[in-house]
Amino acid sequence: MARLPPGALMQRAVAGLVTVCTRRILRSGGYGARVVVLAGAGNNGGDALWAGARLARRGAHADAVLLNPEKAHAEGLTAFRAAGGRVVAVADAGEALAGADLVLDGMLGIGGRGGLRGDAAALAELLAAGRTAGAVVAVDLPSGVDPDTGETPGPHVVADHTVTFGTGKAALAIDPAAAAAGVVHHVDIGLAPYLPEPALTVLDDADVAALLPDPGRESDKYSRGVVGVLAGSAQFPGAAVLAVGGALHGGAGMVRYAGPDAVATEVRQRWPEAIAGPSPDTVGRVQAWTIGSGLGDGRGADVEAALAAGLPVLVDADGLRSLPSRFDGPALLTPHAGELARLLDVERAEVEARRLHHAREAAQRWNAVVLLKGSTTVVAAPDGRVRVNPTGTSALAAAGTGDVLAGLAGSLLAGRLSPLDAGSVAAYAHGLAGRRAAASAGYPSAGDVLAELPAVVRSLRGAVGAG
Ligand SMILES: NC(=O)C1=CN([C@@H]2O[C@H](COP(=O)(O)OP(=O)(O)OC[C@H]3O[C@@H](n4cnc5c(N)ncnc54)[C@H](OP(=O)(O)O)[C@@H]3O)[C@@H](O)[C@H]2O)[C@@H](O)CC1
Ligand SMILES: Nc1ncnc2c1ncn2[C@@H]1O[C@H](COP(=O)(O)OP(=O)(O)O)[C@@H](O)[C@H]1O
Ligand SMILES: [K+]
Repeated sequence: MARLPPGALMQRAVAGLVTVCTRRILRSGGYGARVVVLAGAGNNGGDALWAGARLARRGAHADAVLLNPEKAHAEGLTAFRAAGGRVVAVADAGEALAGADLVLDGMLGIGGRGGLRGDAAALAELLAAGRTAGAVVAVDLPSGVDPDTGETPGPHVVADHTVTFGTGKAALAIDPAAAAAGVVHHVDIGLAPYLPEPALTVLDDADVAALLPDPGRESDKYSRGVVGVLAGSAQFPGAAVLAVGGALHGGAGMVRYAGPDAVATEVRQRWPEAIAGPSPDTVGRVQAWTIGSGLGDGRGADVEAALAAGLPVLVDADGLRSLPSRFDGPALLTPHAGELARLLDVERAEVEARRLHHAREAAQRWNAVVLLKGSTTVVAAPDGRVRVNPTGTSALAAAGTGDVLAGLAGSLLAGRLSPLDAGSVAAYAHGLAGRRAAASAGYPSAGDVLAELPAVVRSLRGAVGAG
C-alpha cells in the first residue's frame, strides 16, 4: 500500500472479484442480475461496495446493506451510489436477499476477530437459513471465521465461493473455517515480492515430486533405506498388512515387519517381499521405525525397544500410549483428533475446533512433528513450520486408511526425508490415492486406497520426469 497510489490495491482486488463473479458465477455476465452487497465498516466492505458499483455499471440491479452506515467505506459507497446502487436498511435485508442472484459478503475480512456480532450475525443467520437462492460469494474470507487459524469462534457466513486476494489464508485451508469457504478463487494483486515467510504452506504436485526419493543409479535395497514396521496384533492383523503395504510403496528398499508369528504369516502371505521377525531386536537393521498401528495393548517392551534404537520414528495409534516425555531424535506422530485429545487431556471437539493450535502445542511439547489427521490434515513441526494438506477427501474416512498412511510415511522417513517432509508428502499422496479410489470404487476401503498408491506415486514422479 505504501508503494502504490491510494486505493490501487483495492482496485486490483475488486477487478479480480468482479471477473470471477461475471465469468464463473453469473451466467449473464452481470447484466440484469440482482446483486446484494453486505458491507461492513472496513476495507472488506469497501471491496464489496466497489464490486457492487462495477456490477451495477454492467447492468446489474445492486442493493447494499450497510452494517454501520456512518463508518461505511466512503469512496466505495460514493461509487456504488453513483453507479445506481441502492442502500437498503438492515430490516429490509431479508426481502433483498430473497430475490438475489448473487450475495457479496463484505462484512469482515482479515480485520475480523471473534465471530460475527449483532446485525452481522443476524445476516449470516438469514443466509444459513436458506433465505437466498443466490450464490453467496465471500470477499477475501467468509465473514466471521478467524483469518489466521481456521477456527470459527462464533457465527459466520457459509459461502458457495470465496474470492481471496494476494495470498492464501489459514482460514481457507483449515477446517472448520475452510468448510465455510466453498470454492476458493485466488486473485493475484502483486503482493508476492513483499510477503514475509508464510506461517504455513500448502504443497502442490511439483513440491511433492521434488521431495519424493529418487533411487540413484547405484542404489541398492539398503541404501534406499529399510523401514521397520511394528504394528498389528492378533486382534488387528489387518493393520500390519495395510501398514506394510503402505511401506512397500513409499520408496524404501526393504520392509521388515516385527510381530507375532500368526500376524507375520498373514503379512508374508499378502506381501512375500516383506521380511518378518518376532521383535524389533531380532528383525534386523532398519533406518526408521513405524510403530503402533493396530498394535493393541501389552507391547510396551517392543515399543520401547524400537524407540531406544534412536532412529527416526513414526508413532501412530496404540504406539501413542507409550510416548517418551520428549523426543530428542527425528519423530513423527500421527494422531487423529481423538488420540491427540487424549494426549493433551482435552475434549476431542476442542481439537477439531482448533486443529492448528493443538497440533502446534503437541509438536512443542514432544519436540516432534505432529501430523493431525482428519478432515484437514495439519502437519506441525516443533520449529514452528506448518504444512496443511490440500488433497484430503472424506473418502478416506474408513477403517485402516490411517495404517496405510503410517506405513507410507515411515517408508519416506527411512528414505531420509525429514519428519515434516515425510508426513506432508505421505498425506498428499494418500489423499490423492483416496480420491482415485473413490473415483473407481465409489466407497473405497483402505485396501482400495492402498491399491491406488502406485499410480499416484507414478504420476507424481512423472511430474518431474523421473524415470
Ligand atoms: N491488506 C491489503 O493489502 C488489502 C486488503 N483488502 C481488503 O481489506 C480487508 C481488510 O480490511 P480491514 O483491515 O479494514 O478490516 P475488515 O476485515 O474490513 O474488518 C474491520 C472492520 O470490522 C469490524 N469488526 C472486527 N471484528 C468484528 C466482528 N467480530 N463483528 C463485527 N465487526 C467486526 C471492525 O470494527 P472495530 O472493531 O474497529 O470497531 C472494523 O470496522 C481484506 O480482508 C480485504 O478484503 C483489499 O482491498 C486488497 C488490499
Ligand atoms: N472427513 C475426512 N476428510 C478427509 N480425510 C479424512 C476424513 N476423516 C478421516 N480422514 C483421513 O482418513 C485417515 C483415517 O486414519 P485413522 O483415523 O488413523 O483411521 P484407522 O486407524 O482406522 O486407519 C487419515 O488419513 C485421516 O486424515
Ligand atoms: K468477507
